[in-house]
Amino acid sequence: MYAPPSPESPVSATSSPLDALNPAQREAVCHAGASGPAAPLLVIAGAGSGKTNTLAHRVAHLIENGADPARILLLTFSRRAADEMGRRVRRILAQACAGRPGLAQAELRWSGTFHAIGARLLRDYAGRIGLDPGFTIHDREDSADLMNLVRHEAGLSTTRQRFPQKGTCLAIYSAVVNTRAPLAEVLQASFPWCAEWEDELKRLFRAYVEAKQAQQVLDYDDLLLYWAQMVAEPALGAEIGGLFDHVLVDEYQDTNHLQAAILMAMKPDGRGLTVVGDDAQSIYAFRGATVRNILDFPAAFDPPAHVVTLEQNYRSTRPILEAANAVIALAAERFTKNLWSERESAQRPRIVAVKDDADQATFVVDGVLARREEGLKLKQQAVLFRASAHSARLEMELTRRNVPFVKFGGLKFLEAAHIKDVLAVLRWAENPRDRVSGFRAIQLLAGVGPKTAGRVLDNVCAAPEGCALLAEQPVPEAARAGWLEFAALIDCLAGRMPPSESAAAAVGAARAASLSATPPDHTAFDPSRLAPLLRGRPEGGVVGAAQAASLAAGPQWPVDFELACRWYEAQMPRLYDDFAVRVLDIQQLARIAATSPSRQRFLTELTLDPPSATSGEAGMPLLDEDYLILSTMHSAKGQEWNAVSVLNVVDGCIPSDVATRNSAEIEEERRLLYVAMTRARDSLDLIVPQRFYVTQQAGMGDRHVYAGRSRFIPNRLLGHFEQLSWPPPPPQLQGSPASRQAAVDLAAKMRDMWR
Ligand SMILES: Nc1ncnc2c1ncn2[C@@H]1O[C@H](COP(=O)(O)OP(=O)(O)OP(=O)(O)O)[C@@H](O)[C@H]1O
Repeated sequence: MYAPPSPESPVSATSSPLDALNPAQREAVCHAGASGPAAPLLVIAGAGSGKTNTLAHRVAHLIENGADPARILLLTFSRRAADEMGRRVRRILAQACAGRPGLAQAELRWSGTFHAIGARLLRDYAGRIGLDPGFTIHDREDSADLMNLVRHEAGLSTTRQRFPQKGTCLAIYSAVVNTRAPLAEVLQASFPWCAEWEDELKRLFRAYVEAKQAQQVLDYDDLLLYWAQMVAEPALGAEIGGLFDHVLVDEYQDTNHLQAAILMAMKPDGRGLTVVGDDAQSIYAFRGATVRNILDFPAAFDPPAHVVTLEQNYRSTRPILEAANAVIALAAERFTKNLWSERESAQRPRIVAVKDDADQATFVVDGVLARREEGLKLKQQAVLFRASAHSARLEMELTRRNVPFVKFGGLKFLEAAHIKDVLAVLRWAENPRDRVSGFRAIQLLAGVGPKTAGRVLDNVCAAPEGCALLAEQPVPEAARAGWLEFAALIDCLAGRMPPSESAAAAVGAARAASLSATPPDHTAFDPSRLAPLLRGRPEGGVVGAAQAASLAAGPQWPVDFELACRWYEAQMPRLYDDFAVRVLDIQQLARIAATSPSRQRFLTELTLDPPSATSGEAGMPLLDEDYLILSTMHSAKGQEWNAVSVLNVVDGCIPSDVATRNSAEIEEERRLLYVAMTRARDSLDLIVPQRFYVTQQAGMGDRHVYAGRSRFIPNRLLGHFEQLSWPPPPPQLQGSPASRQAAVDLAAKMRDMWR
């Protein structure tokens, strides 16, 4: 089997890292200015053409040639991509700068997603732009909850005709912010059924913005919006732009108007700016990304940006690449690229017709196991699908046959109710004005409902800062003991009360009865444990002895996290029947927490880039184990595997029946299929079930339709594929090659009748 020289593979000490690059890659890496930072550079990189590799080499090359790593800003699509880039840069530097160990250790201090970097800059500059540096960040669900609260307060939830739901309101708001288009235009283009509500929506959005400001919370969109507005002030723009000599952006095709505006404001003449992307892989227009950013980049500068195009694909075999090229060639508009591969293979990608979902699952698992028998690890294989629900049947089959798997892009860890509960407690302690978090946290207590929660929050917000006197809040008598315990916890986490005092208060208040109802061992929260916990845990905890010594001044991260967990675990048996399983997730969260330096960093990073993997019933395999990858097409972006199977390549799934309203949406679906196909190195199966179960029905419901192959693979492209049916038809029905030919001829005759 062909093994492409990997940038991760060891390289000889005498060679230069540049030797491993092709001429176009080298041109992109070495692009430089005569003096000072180089003129703007656009790298148009086809799928598998080494975009990530080239960007990593460029960063390393800049550092090797004197750029200060602390003055390089690297913006990636995910934190995983940023980490990967950092590793590659260090490897390349280690080779290039063998005699200069300082350089080889270079740390990129400013590397991450737009949202993460935005959050950091906003905290740094908070004082200058009238923002509280302790702001909390709402994820999409929190934002929808707040939108709902505001919608309710504005009397819009009781309108005679049905006003748009909270999720729709948030989607409209987000589209307006990210596309910078007027509300009327966004409604007309994407939400025509809501157009009649324009005035009410405007009122709602104003109230939503005011609520966020009063509560000192920012949502995802605000991180970009505030950043864009901050750098739009010429003095601040120049100052913040001046922090960086080089700004490099990966996956530029998936950036939106705001992101482009941020870059232009920080680097108006484009000097030091490098953007890399592939218009054919633009798949986030539904979140406001615009492929125009990449198409219009060169002309945004005078003289125009230098453009380098990478056309050699190192990933896929020639037949796979040719099939993918044929699919994208039918796209309406794109930069022309002539992607080619040197990797010969006799094996064309396959289109596999199966009867239904069940056969699809069996076929895929058979194939996965057969390839594993041949020596291909599970990790080198992936199954991709358009929507997370499409893999349900496959997950059952994998579980039944004991094949470990990890799923990306499904239900996010953070969306699980119990994880949101713990985070709400921490967030509320961090920012008492954050109503959404407070509302959720307070109602975790037995006997406390929305009314009490609302009253407490009103009092907390009205009280001068630091004088909320939580313990004295009016709660129902039956809930008082639990409330005092909770208030002590929050005060302690918020650093409002020395730990010993809060522990004592809690101990004094807690009734033994309320604790005896909960299971023994670690799930019971005994507030008297606050104090010992602060001195260090007897066994197995995240608190070390050295840490324990410095705890006299108050709980430190992640000890306060552990306090919150212990309190929460004691509530869990009452809140969830399946609490035993959910406790495992809390422990997983604790492991993530232990890697963060502070509560604020933990909350910020987790909100901005949550772990996206959830495991199926097979259980989360240990990381050093072998496991199959299941992923939505969106989450497969930037990845590659030796063998890829794509599920449900039928109309209704790809293109998805929820994304066929206009040609722009359909084009995006086409690019999505292209992204999925170009993830494969050696083997690619596109599976076409003839009977396809319709979405939006309960569990394993039986409603189905007879589906057709995806419109993105019309008959004229079939020559690029091998076609097979599975299971193979019985021998008597197969016919000889000659008789199959006759059938084709007959079909042609039928068509000719109408010529
Ligand atoms: N000059 C090169 N020589 C050999 N292999 C290379 C070279 N450049 C990149 N590769 C290999 O090509 C593959 C694709 O590289 P990379 O992941 O950087 O591509 P990409 O452009 O980011 O892909 P995509 O946009 O499709 O996600 C990787 O396996 C990489 O090791």
